[in-house]
Amino acid sequence: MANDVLEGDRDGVPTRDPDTDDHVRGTDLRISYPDAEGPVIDGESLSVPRGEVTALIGPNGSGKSTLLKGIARRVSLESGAVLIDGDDAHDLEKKAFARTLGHLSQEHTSPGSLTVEELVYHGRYPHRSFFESVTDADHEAVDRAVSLSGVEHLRDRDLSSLSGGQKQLVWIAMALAQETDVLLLDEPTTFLDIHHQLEVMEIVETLRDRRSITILLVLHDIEQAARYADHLVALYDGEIAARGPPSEVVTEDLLADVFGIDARVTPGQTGTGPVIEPIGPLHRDDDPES
Ligand SMILES: Nc1ncnc2c1ncn2[C@@H]1O[C@H](COP(=O)(O)OP(=O)(O)OP(=O)(O)O)[C@@H](O)[C@H]1O
Repeated sequence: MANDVLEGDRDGVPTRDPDTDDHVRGTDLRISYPDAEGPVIDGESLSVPRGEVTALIGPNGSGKSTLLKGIARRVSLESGAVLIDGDDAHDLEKKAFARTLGHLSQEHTSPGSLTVEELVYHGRYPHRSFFESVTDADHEAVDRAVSLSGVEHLRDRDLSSLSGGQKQLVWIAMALAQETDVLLLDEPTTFLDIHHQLEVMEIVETLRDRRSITILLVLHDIEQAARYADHLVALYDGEIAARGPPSEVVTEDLLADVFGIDARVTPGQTGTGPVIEPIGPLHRDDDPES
């Protein structure tokens, strides 16, 4: 099924589907936290097509960040495997993995007081050994990342002097400087005003048009996700509730079942996402009728 982003690899055997060009594949992923009751992700499998944008959507607490962290090796897998180009990601040496996959999480911690340029150069660490000095390739990668993220004018500014929106663009520049084949972005537009949201999504759109990097990102804005992503994956309570092209995933049934809202969904014009218009009272978790 060419449109399916996810496939039911229920036996957990990491295999490659020759009919699709999956870049990243998670098979039978089970992820738990020591102090959480039961697994947060319980045996889910997903495939992320090469050079395309896949967006994870779902309510708060449904497991989106956890799934991203599992793929990015930020949390350990209780079972299952993450394959990148068919190879087990957990077999890759740390720097080799960091040259392959970048992960911009929601929690950014910068190493001390830095200028914007210094932070973006940190993205180059997987490409250098400890004693190696900065190369022309590093300078060029940083220039490209800074230019694509539109933060050239901020290069010499101290990171701590920037607004939240400016900082987010700088973090994205750092992730781009890493020059990975796969980029995971966790809620890159959250807390940003509409202008900065669109700036971030324009970067995603530019990368999507180039088809040179595989992107898996978490977005809360469903209309935005449907507009900018090639594929959507909807998570609900740690399970995949729907997957596929945006026009098939964003339905009135999905909004009711997964997000607890009654809404009218109107298909958008070409190049725009659907329009979601709430039309009734919210379903409450404790409402037996919902
Ligand atoms: N470090 C942790 N320790 C224990 N439980 C955790 C931890 N991180 C997340 N959880 C729990 O795992 C579940 C999924 O959380 P996660 O952050 O993955 O969801 P999410 O869909 O990304 O949520 P949001 O949209 O609110 O960011 C939640 O019930 C959360 O409380």
